[in-house]
Amino acid sequence: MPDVARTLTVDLGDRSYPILIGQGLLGSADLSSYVKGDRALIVTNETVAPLYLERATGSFPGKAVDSVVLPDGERYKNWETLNLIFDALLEKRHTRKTTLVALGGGVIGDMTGFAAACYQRGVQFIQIPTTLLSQVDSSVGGKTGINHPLGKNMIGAFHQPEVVLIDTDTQGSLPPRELPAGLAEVIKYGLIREPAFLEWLEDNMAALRSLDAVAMVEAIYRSCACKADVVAVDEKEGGLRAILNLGHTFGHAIETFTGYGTWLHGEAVGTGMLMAADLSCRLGYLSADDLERVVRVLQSAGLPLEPPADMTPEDFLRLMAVDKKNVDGALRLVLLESLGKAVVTSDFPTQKLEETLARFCSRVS
Ligand SMILES: NC(=O)c1ccc[n+]([C@@H]2O[C@H](COP(=O)([O-])OP(=O)(O)OC[C@H]3O[C@@H](n4cnc5c(N)ncnc54)[C@H](O)[C@@H]3O)[C@@H](O)[C@H]2O)c1
Ligand SMILES: O=C(O)C(=O)C[C@@H](O)[C@H](O)[C@H](O)COP(=O)(O)O
Ligand SMILES: [Zn+2]
Repeated sequence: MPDVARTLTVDLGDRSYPILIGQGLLGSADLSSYVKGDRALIVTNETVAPLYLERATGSFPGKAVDSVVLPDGERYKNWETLNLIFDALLEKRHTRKTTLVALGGGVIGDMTGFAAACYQRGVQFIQIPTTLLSQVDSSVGGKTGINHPLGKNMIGAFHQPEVVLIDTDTQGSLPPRELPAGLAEVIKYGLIREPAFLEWLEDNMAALRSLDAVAMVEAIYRSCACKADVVAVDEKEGGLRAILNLGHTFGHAIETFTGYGTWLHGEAVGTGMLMAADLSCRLGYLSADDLERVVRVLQSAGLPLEPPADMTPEDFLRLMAVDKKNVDGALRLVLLESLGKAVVTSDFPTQKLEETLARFCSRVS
């Protein structure tokens, strides 16, 4: 097994935390020093529990570890499921010294983090992400929350974890669509801020899709480093952090339209990034060649390039109107000034957005 372990820090002063990345870390890495009290509650779901719960418990020697197993799926990222975490904490008499441990993908991470932010007005939590998407994005940066039928991630809190443990071996059991979905958020970093990483991804996509260990740790490290840099500058999205939302205004509209069921978050973000790139091209920021590069890299990752066939421009506009980035009723989008440079702006003619929506909703070029 190649020794490809890497560590980096999310620099937030006295709330800084490490991200530990490598193969075979689950169960072998000792995380007990990150549990300040003597108890922890692992929050996971019915898919991940049989695969990794026992091993994860082994990462907390000397601690009393309980667990709660939630139903699996984005459609369960809601109040009812969140309450199951509070039920478990109260039934098992966990105090404010407890530590929650998120073991699973982004849905588990977002809900566990939000439960930790709320329980007894705030307890500690640890992220053990087990999907590529959660390893490169959702486990880092402290955005936590749940969905509302009228909008994605509409209820939540900023709450940072104590440590993030990424064991790349967990990717071996992922269903086929989950890897491309995670790659969408990886590609996002290249597009918004890291042109050299975008080139690296163009050269290494095949290695990533075959789960090559060295390439995978490099991609996760560079993704987490990019996100950590942005979060260190702007933890609560006062400005810069909004660039991490490239493709999400379109993507969240797709997820809400489809009822948080059929489209994966990463798939919706992939299509959303292409729509944002198309608009950037119509506004004269990106060249036709740049846009073609975006198409090719998303295609090479195995991502869908078109929104749901029954989604209309009006559906997009209605759902995008509730985006959290909007100010005074004006739609704010993350666009690409060039490949590797994002801009957050309301300053675009509505007609250009309508052209992009018409192109993607009518399936003509
Ligand atoms: N907080 C943030 O900054 C942030 C960033 C990006 C995405 N998100 C959120 O993350 C969620 C998407 O996360 P996701 O893509 O991880 O989806 P997910 O959590 O639904 O996980 C995908 C599927 O894979 C299963 N799974 C997880 N690990 C597995 C493993 N190792 N082997 C087999 N199956 C496994 C899950 O049970 C689930 O069925 C969305 O709700 C999105 O809004 C949050
Ligand atoms: O961390 C961030 O900031 C992001 O925007 C990362 C996104 O990939 C992620 O999907 C996030 O949950 C979206 O946040 P939201 O504020 O648009 O709900
Ligand atoms: Zn996302």
